[in-house]
Amino acid sequence: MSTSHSSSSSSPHKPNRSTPSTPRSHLTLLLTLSVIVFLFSLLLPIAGITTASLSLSSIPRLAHKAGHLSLSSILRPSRFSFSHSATVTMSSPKYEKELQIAQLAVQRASILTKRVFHEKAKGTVDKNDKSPVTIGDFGAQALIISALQHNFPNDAIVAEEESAKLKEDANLRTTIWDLVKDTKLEDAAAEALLGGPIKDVDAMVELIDKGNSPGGSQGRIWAIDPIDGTKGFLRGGQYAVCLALMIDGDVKVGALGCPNLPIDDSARLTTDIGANQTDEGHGVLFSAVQGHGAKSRALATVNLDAEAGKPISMRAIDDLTKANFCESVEAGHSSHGDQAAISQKLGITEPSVRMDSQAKYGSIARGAGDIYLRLPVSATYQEKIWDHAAGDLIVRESGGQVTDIHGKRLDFGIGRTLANNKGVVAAPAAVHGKVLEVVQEVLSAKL
Ligand SMILES: Nc1ncnc2c1ncn2[C@@H]1O[C@H](COP(=O)(O)OS(=O)(=O)O)[C@@H](OP(=O)(O)O)[C@H]1O
Ligand SMILES: [Mg+2]
Repeated sequence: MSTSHSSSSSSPHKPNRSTPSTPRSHLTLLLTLSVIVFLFSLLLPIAGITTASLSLSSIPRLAHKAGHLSLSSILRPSRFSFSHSATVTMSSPKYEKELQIAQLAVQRASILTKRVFHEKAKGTVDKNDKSPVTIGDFGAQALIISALQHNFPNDAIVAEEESAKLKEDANLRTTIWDLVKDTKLEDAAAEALLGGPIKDVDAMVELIDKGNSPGGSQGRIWAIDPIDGTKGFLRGGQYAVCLALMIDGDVKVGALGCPNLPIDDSARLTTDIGANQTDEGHGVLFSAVQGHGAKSRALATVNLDAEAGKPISMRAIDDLTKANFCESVEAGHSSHGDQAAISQKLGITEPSVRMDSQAKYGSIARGAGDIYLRLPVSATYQEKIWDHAAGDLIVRESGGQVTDIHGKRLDFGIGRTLANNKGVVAAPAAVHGKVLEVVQEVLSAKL
């Protein structure tokens, strides 16, 4: 567990000045991989895979299936460490339509969640009343699935909610329908792109159940978390509307709506970010396409201005003691104790920033924070793909690396959960190896 990890990753969007020139052993590995790529390109037509869908991230899966390479050895960043986006060919598809629809769908669903907060959650007398979350979850999921079904009717969908509860509760159904039926983007053309309003309440319930795909490693699958960070949502803190497209188990497009994050990319995270942040100047939409970088823009209620997205990148850190790290608010979701021990061993002096949801991924991707640690508290809990897919791509496309505590890339191709992974370690590629080394030291000392 205590292997030393030197990292040499870089992003095409932001040259990594803090990393020394690539060691010879890495060059040898890269050459070996080029040969593997070539060999696979010969096999692809046989396997029915198009060249456009080939990326380095698919190599481990293909190689694993072919039984030629050990998945863990090829994924271990200590030996094979580079940014995902840096390795994707220039011709990797841009998924323009998918990106546009994903962003508009997330924007529309975010409008609904904000309405729910202001109309149903704010000032809730009983803090244990979870009904605003339920209303927002179902409503946002229905709106996103409606947009996906209109544009990509053959795609599968993995979404967090299923409609059983709605079917037996007429009042809840009506409350949600009242919100859903008149939540629209203000721009008629954008609204038309999403297919306009849902026909009626029955169609809404039916749409919610379209998110029941078992997931897997084949074909086009969208992952939706309509409100990630439910506790953050209720307190007016951080939550995210999350959508990602996976093709053959590999995340290609990600969009994250974070209604309560500051719009300003240069604002460093502060420890009050998890508390009420619902005032003006908040609301960000992060997006990424594999091989084409990550962007942020203000979360709007209209259409997308093609030029408006600003490329984002992680902060270059040459001194880990000056880094800051973020973690879940909920101690039940990640081990605050282990994370504090790791932070201390790394010499980090700033206090941890606690915030809910995938807003953590977005925040480190744009350099507002640096490191996201999610160390397991339970031996049996399996992370859900919708809690990580969009954020994983956005961080990797910003010059970061995302692995589990064993140094394995998150595997989105085995179903609705990340059953092959434990925990999350996300950091700028240049320091990820060092962070992982300390994570493993701290965890192995507990055994
Ligand atoms: N035991 C356990 N371990 C790890 N993760 C868990 C666990 N239980 C739940 N969850 C999932 O955590 C999602 C929220 O993510 P965060 O922890 O980042 O935010 S939060 O601070 O808890 O709000 C949360 O997503 P939402 O339910 O959408 O809020 C859950 O899917
Ligand atoms: Mg979630």
